[in-house]
Amino acid sequence: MHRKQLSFSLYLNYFVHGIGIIILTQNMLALSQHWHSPLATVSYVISGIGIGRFIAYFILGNLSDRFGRKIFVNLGMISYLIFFLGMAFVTNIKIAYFLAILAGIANSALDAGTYTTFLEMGGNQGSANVLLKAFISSGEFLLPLVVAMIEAQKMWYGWSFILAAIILVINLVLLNRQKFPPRNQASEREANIIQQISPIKKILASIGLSGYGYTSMALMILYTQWISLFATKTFHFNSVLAHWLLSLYSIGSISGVIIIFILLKRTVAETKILIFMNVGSLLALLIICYSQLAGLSMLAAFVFGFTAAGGVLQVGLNLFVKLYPQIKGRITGIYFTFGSLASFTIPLITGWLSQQSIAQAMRFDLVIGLVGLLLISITSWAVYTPSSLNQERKRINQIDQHIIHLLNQRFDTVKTIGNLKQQQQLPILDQERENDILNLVAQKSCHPEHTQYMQIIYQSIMANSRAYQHKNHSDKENVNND
Ligand SMILES: O=C(O)C(=O)C[C@]1(C(=O)O)C=C[C@@H](O)C=C1
Repeated sequence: MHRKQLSFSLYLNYFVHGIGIIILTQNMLALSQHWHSPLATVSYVISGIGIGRFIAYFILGNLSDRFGRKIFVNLGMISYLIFFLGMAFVTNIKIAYFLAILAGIANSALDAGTYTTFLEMGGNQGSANVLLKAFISSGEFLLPLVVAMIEAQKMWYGWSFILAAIILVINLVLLNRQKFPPRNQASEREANIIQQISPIKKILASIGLSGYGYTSMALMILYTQWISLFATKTFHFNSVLAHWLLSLYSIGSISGVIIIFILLKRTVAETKILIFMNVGSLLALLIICYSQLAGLSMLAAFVFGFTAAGGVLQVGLNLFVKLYPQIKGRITGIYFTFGSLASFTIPLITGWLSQQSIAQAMRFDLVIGLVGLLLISITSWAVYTPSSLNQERKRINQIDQHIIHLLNQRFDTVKTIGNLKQQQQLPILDQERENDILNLVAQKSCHPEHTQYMQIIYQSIMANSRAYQHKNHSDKENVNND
């Protein structure tokens, strides 16, 4: 298995998925003309995507546990391919609706095959799942530009669909050259940690996380749907500012993904990230809902994107799957079923609330945020296990992976320096440089009590660098003598 190549193909699919999410809304006018139907009909067709996702998640998640992930990633790609090609040409509304349902199924199949694969790749791949969100966002970001360009050139609207299809065909070839990791294996260490959680607490955490599948999705959908109207109608902000409240949310979202990715790589606990982010999003939302100061609202929009749309949904899923490592597909299916439930209930609930006032619809997001925080707090309490030997050793293993990787890079560099020194006829030992490095260690060390031990480690590293350089020199001389 080539991890990097497989990861690349899996990520690329989510770039296309990002396009898939908004391609119908972006082409609503062109489609309504092409279909000789009102916009409402196009909107009705779009709702098919939600139906497809809702029906398929649970079934496909379960099946991917049985039949392996690769089939479902392929199923997702091929379904999306049919959707893109079909939608570019279709004129019949019924077929269009069927294609939209197929897009929903494609989404579910991709999720069932991909999130699970990343968790099965070994290492700390939960962070990779968060990065998927960045690829979705980049697809969503790029497509409107492509559509605008196509419109400006007065070209056929279908080209944006064809473009997505071409990427998929290329990626189908690339992906099928890769082997997938074995599925549903749980390391002994992980299994030990899960065993420490009592059955009742496990059930509580499962309820909490299923609910969080709903609230984390609902929080984002409601904001993106209502923010612009709310800003203009309730606070009489101008339309440019209202537009900025959405753009800053997207920029915040991408920044959040990067930070959460780094935090997970550094093995910060999922529960800590979730609590912190949920408190942050609730505070930001409070400001957005009640402050009329434009600058403050803009800052809050960024913070809200960062904390609510920076990949917390994926972090919640990672935590859920950790509780049930033997049925990763089923858990992914359950979690996203709740998410898809949010995507068609929130427009209904807020539509109804907006009859009273748009402010009411927007402020309902505060209720969702509060419930989400409550669910995550209960979950964190339920899955909390006091630190144990096993757990701490797992952490050391992860830290060591980084150190080993960095030491490999350091020794490679030491070799290059050794060669340069030989060419320039310089001695291997450079005491001044070594003293500088030891001073740097003292300067950078965050805990003074660690410093003396770290300096001893560095003395040993540099002694071994010299030994390595000596060996390389004598190897070269031997080759020359032969
Ligand atoms: O910087 C150099 O000159 C090196 O060869 C590298 C290095 C090191 O490991 O950092 C190794 C030996 C020298 O005495 C000083 C430093």
